[in-house]
Amino acid sequence: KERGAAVSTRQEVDANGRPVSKVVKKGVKDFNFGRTLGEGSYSTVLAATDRQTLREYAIKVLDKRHIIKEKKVKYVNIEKDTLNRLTDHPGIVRLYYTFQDERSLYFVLDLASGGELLGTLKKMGTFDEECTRFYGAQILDSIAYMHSRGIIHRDLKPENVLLDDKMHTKITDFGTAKILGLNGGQDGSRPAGDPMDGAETDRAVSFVGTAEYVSPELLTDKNACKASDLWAFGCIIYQLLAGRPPFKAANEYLTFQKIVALDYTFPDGFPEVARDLIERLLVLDPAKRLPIDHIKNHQFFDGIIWGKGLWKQKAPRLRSYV
Ligand SMILES: C[C@@H](Nc1nc2c(c3cc(-c4cn[nH]c4)ccc13)C(=O)N=C/C2=C\CC1CC1)C(C)(C)C
Repeated sequence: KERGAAVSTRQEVDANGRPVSKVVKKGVKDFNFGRTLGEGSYSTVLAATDRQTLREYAIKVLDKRHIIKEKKVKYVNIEKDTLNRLTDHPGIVRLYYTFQDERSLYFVLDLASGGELLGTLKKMGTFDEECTRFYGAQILDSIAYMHSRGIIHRDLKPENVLLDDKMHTKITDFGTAKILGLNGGQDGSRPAGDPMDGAETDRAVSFVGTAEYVSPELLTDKNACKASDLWAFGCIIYQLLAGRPPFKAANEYLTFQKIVALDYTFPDGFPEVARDLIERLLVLDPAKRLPIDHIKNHQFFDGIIWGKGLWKQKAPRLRSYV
């Protein structure tokens, strides 16, 4: 995708009459808005077509008054800063640029026309090992990229993993991400790859992710760290193969109790190799969770070509685990 694909240039002449092309940011009137793709807590994501280039985008629309009233300006800025740091990976939804009018803010983003992975999983019931291996590898590759850019997602779940037109994954929804090295977060003072990198030191953490995927450290001592994303990753791999998340109870409180007690079981027939990997990720102590490089080398991912090759290959035909 050429850089700045969604901005236009206008030919003008400068003071000396020399022709100059002026970069003009697009606005609402440059797009045909289509259907609603998803509703966030403070935003709506719509499909939109650039009227000049006919390219399709997803545009996230945020109501300014609502954001200010609900004191969510910080989250909007974190999402924008995060997306602006994560522009160079096929597995992350890309933000092209933003504009605003008197009422709203607009984020012009990649359209992931395959929708949410959760929707596909619900249709399939479960994924077989080959599909789980492929989608798990793409999600892990994207987590590795995020962490290398000092970003902790903190709310990874199948709803936030989108699928594009090639059925490849695109991670989204960074409003609750943590940017390391800013406002008291660890500024990489820990050795590279340290899973505890980003552990907030006794800061009042107001955010907790989605109950089923929240890590125990976030519940007990409010510490989110890079390894928290790997806990969520373990929950996602389990859910792809089992058709349900490992920790699910009648309400959030009971779900939290199961998490901190590591109270989960594998269904009969659950694949042994996947079970071994998940048991090394769903570990209460974040420092003892398998770090990303060891996960990549785990037998479950035997046969995966890590790196660019992973994103060039055809997605496997979706099959259920029976
Ligand atoms: C998880 C998210 N849902 C969604 N967020 C995005 C979509 C998206 C697309 C479909 C879809 C496409 N075809 N059929 C369904 C369904 C849900 C989507 C997209 O294409 N591009 C960027 C998105 C989000 C960008 C955001 C980081 C700023 C919530 C529910 C929060 C709105």
